[in-house]
Amino acid sequence: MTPQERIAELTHLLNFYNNQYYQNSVSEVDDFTFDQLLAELTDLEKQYPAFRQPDSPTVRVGGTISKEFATVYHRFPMLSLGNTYSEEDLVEFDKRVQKGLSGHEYEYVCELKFDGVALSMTYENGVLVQGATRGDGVRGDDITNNIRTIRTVPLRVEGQRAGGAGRGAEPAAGQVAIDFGNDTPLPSAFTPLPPALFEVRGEGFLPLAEFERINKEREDIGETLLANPRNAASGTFKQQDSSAVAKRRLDCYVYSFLSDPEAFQTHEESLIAMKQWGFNVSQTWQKCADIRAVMEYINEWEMKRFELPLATDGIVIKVNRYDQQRELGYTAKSPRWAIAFKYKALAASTVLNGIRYQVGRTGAVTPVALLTPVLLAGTVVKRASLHNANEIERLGVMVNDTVFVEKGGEIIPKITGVDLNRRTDQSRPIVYPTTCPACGTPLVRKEGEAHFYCPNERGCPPQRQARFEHFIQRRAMNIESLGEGKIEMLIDRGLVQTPADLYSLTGEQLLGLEKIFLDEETGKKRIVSFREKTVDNILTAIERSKAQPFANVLFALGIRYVGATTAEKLVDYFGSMDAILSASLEALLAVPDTGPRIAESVVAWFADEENRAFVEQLRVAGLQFVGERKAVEAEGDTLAGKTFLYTGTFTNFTREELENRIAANGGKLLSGISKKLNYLIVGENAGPSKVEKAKKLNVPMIGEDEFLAMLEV
Ligand SMILES: NC(=O)c1ccc[n+]([C@@H]2O[C@H](COP(=O)([O-])OP(=O)(O)OC[C@H]3O[C@@H](n4cnc5c(N)ncnc54)[C@H](O)[C@@H]3O)[C@@H](O)[C@H]2O)c1
Ligand SMILES: [Zn+2]
Repeated sequence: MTPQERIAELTHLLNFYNNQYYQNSVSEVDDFTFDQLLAELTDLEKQYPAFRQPDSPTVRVGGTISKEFATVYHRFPMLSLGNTYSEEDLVEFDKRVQKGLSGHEYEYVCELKFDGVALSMTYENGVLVQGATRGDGVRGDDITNNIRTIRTVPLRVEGQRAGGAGRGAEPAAGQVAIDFGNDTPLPSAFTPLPPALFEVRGEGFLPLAEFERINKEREDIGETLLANPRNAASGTFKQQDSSAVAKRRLDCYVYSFLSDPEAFQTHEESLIAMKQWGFNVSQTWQKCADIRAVMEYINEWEMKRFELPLATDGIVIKVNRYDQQRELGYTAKSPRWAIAFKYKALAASTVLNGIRYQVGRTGAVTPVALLTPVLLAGTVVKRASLHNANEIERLGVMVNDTVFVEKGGEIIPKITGVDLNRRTDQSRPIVYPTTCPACGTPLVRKEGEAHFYCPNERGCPPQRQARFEHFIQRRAMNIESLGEGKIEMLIDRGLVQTPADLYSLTGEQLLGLEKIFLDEETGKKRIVSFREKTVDNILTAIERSKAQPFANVLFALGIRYVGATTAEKLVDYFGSMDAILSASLEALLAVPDTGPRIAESVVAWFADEENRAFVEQLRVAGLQFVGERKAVEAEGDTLAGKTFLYTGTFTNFTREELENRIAANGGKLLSGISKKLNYLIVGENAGPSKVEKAKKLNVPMIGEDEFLAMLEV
């Protein structure tokens, strides 16, 4: 291949990776590979400048803007950072800085490089007025509403002097407050009040604990897992519905302050002031007198960074003084006064001793690699995830192979490759089971899915147990006192077949039950026994669970793809179990955010006779089968004597709000189309059969605007 061809090829490839990464939040290759290819292209372009393509990724910020959001122009361009993986390059960088500043003294500030999404927040008179993505560096997406959901981003900033933690300084939910003691006192030279117009930049991220929580939930309802926290954060910020964004508790560390004129003389001052004004500034930064101190910082954080509540992939080194930053200036793509040092992903090599196949609640079989214990990033690793059969094939890994394990942005390490030089004749191919490791039923693979499934939903022991665990969890029926081996015992003794049987348990049945569990790993024994107090607690919790809201009940049923949020939406829309269990595919598709996958799964679930019997048993037990409706306050009587029905979705209100407006204004809601119906309110994605029937019966059809106009009379 000629250099010209290689340049064209790399340009094309890297632009594709950039597009996947920034637009679709997908990493086609790992960052190290991407950075190596980019470095290769940069070198080639330097040697053959004439062959550089007009759309070269070496001179442009990787992202773009999207159609779904309004476009905003950045007051100050949002650039990328030069990066390197080598200490020699850092020394080179330092030499360039030294030369650029003609031998004057300078200092650096080092920060962790947070692995998330760059955000810009603009404040006017202390109020957050705009939040945006980096986009192509000049223009970004206006995601103000999504950024407003981040609890640590202050919506209003007031000048504060001492100790001003403000609400921004509190750690986010699930986040460990690690304070590395960087509360340098505020230099007295500058004003304690923020300027009338300023911009703060930071990294929006999904805390690791939150990432794990979401993935656990997704696994529970059979959703594919989020690949890593950075791509998950990126995907979340791109969502249109900010209430969905709010459910994923994103966080943001800020690292840059911009105003005209400048409010500070150094970067250090800005970090201290932002913290005092209530912004979430990670207290991991440090001022470094020279490049040697920078190297120490790098070494110090190589391991310690894994104690942080978020994924980091390196450190950022910045020249501290603003006037010196100005002097050094910018390239088209990045500042010359800063550089990112990236840690190579931490890897270790060890032997793969075997595979354990785990069966999840939805029957998905996942292979887990059993490893000879090895130390990685300060923890002993004995297991690694292998995801699915495709992944095993892709890696070409065999049992007894020496494999590389890496710890990236997730907590469970993964196998990234095989050390073929160390393969011996002991290596045996991995034979993926064709029958369920737990119950022996032949496994099936649905088209287009990576997982094999055990279809024996009711008889397969781990599936059955997981079904109970799903049912008793806090977000479902909240009978968690039944956890930790108790359910297992009840199933073993034949006391319960399905979770509905919990409601007929008696104290006599439970009292005195006992079982000894052996922990395979530690060899420790644990005795689980039902004493009087335990039995009391359990029976009370079961009784109390009957008051759990209907949305919890619907979620507890364990319908594939129906997570807690989807359950809430279905309940808001349909209001009752009876409405949902008889809902057609078409009706389900009209529910906001409900696609064919969810709708089909719901229909299929309720079509199953055993499931119906299960639901009826729960009904008899007295569980909540009707959604709570907020009491409606009367608004007027403009609709008095008129009857309504609606179909589809609306822009001005949810279906529940529409129903409330009808009731609040004296109207009456009918349950079907008949001659008695005065108006059919037609929204988007209206059910064609309803529209058809209304036409036949000559029922007037109105849009939501006409409906709103009726209220105004
Ligand atoms: N795997 C892939 O397919 C793929 C594709 C495209 C890009 N990438 C990765 O993304 C990188 C390019 O992204 P980039 O242009 O955003 O550059 P970058 O991520 O290397 O550096 C710039 C960004 O760092 C972030 N940052 C984190 N902590 C910071 C701090 N303390 N101070 C300042 N900034 C901080 C900011 O968001 C800033 O925009 C590539 O080098 C590659 O590693 C990967
Ligand atoms: Zn099975």
